[in-house]
Amino acid sequence: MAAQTLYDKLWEQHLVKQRDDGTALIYIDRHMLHEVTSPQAFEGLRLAGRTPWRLDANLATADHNVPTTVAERAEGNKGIKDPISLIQVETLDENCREYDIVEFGINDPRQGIVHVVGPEQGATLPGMTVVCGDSHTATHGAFGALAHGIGTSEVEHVLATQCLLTQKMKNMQVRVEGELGTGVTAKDVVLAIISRIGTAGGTGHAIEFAGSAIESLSMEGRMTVCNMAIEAGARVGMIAVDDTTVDYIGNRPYSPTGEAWDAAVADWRQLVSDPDAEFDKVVTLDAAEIEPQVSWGTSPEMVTGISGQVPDPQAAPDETVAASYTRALEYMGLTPNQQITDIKLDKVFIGSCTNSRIEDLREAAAVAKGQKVADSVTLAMVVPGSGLVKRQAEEEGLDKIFIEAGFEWREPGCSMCLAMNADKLGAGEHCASTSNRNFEGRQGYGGRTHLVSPAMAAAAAIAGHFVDVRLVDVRRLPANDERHAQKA
Ligand SMILES: CC(C)[C@H](C(=O)O)[C@@H](O)C(=O)O
Ligand code: SF4
Repeated sequence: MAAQTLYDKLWEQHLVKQRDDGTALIYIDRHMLHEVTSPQAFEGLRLAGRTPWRLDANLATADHNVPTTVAERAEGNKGIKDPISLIQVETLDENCREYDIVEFGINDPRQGIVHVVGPEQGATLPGMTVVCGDSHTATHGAFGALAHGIGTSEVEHVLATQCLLTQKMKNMQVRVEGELGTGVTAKDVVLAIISRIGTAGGTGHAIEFAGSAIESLSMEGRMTVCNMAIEAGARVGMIAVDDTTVDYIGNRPYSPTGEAWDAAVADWRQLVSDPDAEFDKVVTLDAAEIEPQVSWGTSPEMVTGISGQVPDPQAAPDETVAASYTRALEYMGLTPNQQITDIKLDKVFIGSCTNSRIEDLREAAAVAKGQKVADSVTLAMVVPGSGLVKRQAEEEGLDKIFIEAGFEWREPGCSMCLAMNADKLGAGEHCASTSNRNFEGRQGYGGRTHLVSPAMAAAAAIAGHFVDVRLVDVRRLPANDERHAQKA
């Protein structure tokens, strides 16, 4: 048999029917749902007189519209002040009740951002096809799963048939080889990848991230990398299964047990690209060259290293790029050639499905410990990705470290990642954000987002401007090889 990539294997294992025109039907193992993209799908199902075809494949949670202050959350759904947000969350509750779908509602201790919740529950497993009406579903590919976002009409289709009409993508491999420096994290790796290949670099491809630097990442780090495949233009990001994957999955509520576990692990071990598999596109990065990254513009490819500068449109390679730089600098209120370390912050947001897992919070807390948020920063907030992440962080005392340093410690949700709930950026405000998108208005009308790692965000909160986290106090930062040990 011809050598296969990981994507080829996952595709083949789920293919129900391939048509001559290129379209294909694939079977879906896991369907995650949230309140934004599911209401019309359920409505369509109802109008067509259908019911969900395989109930236990579905798992729902409310995340985008939930408020994150303790006071608002104490009121349950009533704490949601925006009427449209409230309708969405209530509609999800009603649909899940009516159809008997498992939902982690607003104050369920397991509630959280859908892409944090799935893996945490063991609902995302290697070898699965995982879909959700959300573009960051690629996150789940970190487990050697085939995972991507779908539209609302496809949500309806998956509910009704457990299948998806789709087309096979091309294969792309992004290799990151060598060792990452202390203070350089998975977030810096993925931002560096996007800055190199651009936001269209992965268009039409399923990206497999590989190489020794990727293998050295924890599952949290791998999820951060796969999460932003979509910002690199690819709907799918994935990483081969190894011991790190298997160790993470053991003993989670939805993971198999006993003999089924042993059989599953044996199967999962096959979920790697064959050594001689061919990719349509291969890109290689040197890990040692990656420094902490900061986005300066209004697209996730407008990124540079912390020792760099805001670009000068006059030095752009062509007029189109020059025009996009000019427009971005105007919106961001930055000047050509300005040092990245001279950019001052008004707010700091540590959270989102990119960086709100326990390891992210540990990295931020390591920097914040014993320090104080700068007076010029009006709001620095830490928003755990799920109730379970929050609980674990509290057990480790991370909440106290943040609160003593002047950060707000919030309840789980998408929060200031996007302006769909009460947490918003004001016009003109600069925010160091651990999220994944920096489009105009993403965090609030006129808001200025700078994408960074959790450690860089914490360091910026304390300094009031961007600083090279490697110079803050290197002793505070966990070395890459210590991260696994810490997890245990
Ligand atoms: C609201 C949802 C459909 C959207 C997405 O698909 O990604 C959101 O999660 C985002 O990050 O922009
Ligand atoms: S945290 Fe942000 S990127 Fe992730 S699902 Fe929520 S809104 Fe989308």
